[in-house]
Amino acid sequence: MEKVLEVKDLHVSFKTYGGEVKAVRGVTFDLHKGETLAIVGESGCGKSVTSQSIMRLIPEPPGRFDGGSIVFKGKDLTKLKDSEMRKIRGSDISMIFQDPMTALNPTLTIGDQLTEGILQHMNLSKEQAKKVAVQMLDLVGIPSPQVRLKQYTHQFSGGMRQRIVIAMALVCQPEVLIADEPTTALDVTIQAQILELFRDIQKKQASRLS
Ligand SMILES: Nc1ncnc2c1ncn2[C@@H]1O[C@H](COP(=O)(O)OP(=O)(O)OP(=O)(O)O)[C@@H](O)[C@H]1O
Repeated sequence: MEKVLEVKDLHVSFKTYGGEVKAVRGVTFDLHKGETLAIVGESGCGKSVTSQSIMRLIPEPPGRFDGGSIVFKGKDLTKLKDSEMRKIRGSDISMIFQDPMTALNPTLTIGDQLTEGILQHMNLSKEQAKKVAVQMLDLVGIPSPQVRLKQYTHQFSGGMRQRIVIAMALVCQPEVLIADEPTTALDVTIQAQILELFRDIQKKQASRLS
């Protein structure tokens, strides 16, 4: 299988009042097309910092990239200009965070939030973007997507909000989806449903790619 992402000897540190924190020390892994890679480890071992480094979301300062490479389809992301990285974020590599509430805007309808991403990265009309948004809500198992598109975040349950965040992350069909503890904020039954949804979507995407 084709290698999509190659992280080699990644080092990231933070300057704090208590001194320098070496958050990531020499992380190396490869991700191939269609593959699921789970990074596990105790709290504070650097999982989030690793994922945020791939998206180049570490604020510098206090963060600092201390070395290594993050190669996505032949391009070293650590060397890209901010403007080039902005194009990759969301369209080629997407990320889902722990808490769906922080990822969603309470003042916009779900439809507006979904179509915003579509219009930014894909060359589509507003009408076409709306159609894609409906398809995405359907894919993540939101019933009556046409109606739900017009509603606001507070009208959805926690599990449904995370489904919407997943839809937003997948809307531009990214090559890599990074999920940083996407079920932590949810109760156990909903956690299982969301993990099942990931498996389901991956199967569908795999058949699309093959
Ligand atoms: N902005 C920051 N400033 C200072 N130190 C930080 C910052 N962000 C992360 N760190 C430190 O980097 C280390 C790795 O943190 P990280 O959040 O990646 O851990 P984690 O493995 O994701 O933990 P958890 O499972 O609890 O989310 C920790 O020691 C943390 O305190």
